[in-house]
Amino acid sequence: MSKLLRKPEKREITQGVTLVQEVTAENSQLEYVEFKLVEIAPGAKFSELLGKQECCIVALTGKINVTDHEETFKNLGTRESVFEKVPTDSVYVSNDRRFEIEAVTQARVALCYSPSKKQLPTRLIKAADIGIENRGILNNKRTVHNILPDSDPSANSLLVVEVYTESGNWSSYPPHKHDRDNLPDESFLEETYYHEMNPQQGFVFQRVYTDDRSLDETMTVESGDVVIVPSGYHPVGVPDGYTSYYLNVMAGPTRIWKFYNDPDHEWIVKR
Ligand SMILES: O=C[C@H](O)[C@@H](O)[C@H](O)CC(=O)O
Repeated sequence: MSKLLRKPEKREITQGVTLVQEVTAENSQLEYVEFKLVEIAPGAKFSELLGKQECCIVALTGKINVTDHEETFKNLGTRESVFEKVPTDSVYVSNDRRFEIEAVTQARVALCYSPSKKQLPTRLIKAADIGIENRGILNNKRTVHNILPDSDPSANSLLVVEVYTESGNWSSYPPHKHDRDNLPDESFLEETYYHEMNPQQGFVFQRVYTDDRSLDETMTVESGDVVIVPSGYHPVGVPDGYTSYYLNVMAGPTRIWKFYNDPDHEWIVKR
């Protein structure tokens, strides 16, 4: 199995808190992006003290309370399934801060991390304020919820978006990459994809490949999987009948999302 593909591994870390996915600098080749997916039972709590990292806490499903021990945000979350396709609430917490998440209902929470040295204010990112973007034409249409885009100055290095791709469509397509620190033409951003499918038994194909094909992995990705994108183009194809969801975490030396399309497939956008 590709080293870029992480299957879910459920492990109870404290009472009522199950760690499902954990991508760290220690267990991956990433240097900027880290990611956790936790499932929290009603009344259970997950707390963490951040070092020189910032974190975007995304209430994927269910209701949660979040505090940084100065401010408390209650009943965050807008959906029981990501496939309700409505934006959800998130909380940005900066470096050297502590936070605690308490599940009000059974909750699935994404924790998105990246480097941060200059402590910024904790911020509630309300579902109602999330920008929704319809991208693509023909069979590469997708809908993007911009949770923490580079246009939002709330974070130091972190970028977070969620993407819906319908039956028979492609996203992150035409294939693009952002693996060179070469602004204004391209930014260097590592990336993770947390995937879910509807119906749940579905799968998508995701390819991660470089121009010289020194990296060229094509993966069958299922619900709950994480794909790690250290470099290269990273398109996703969705089979007929299924809807794809993924949450992207991106970070690098400069907090700008400037991608570069594979020249072989640039013609796709010119139809
Ligand atoms: O680089 C960003 C990620 O690949 C996705 O967020 C992608 O941009 C989504 C899309 O445009 O299809």
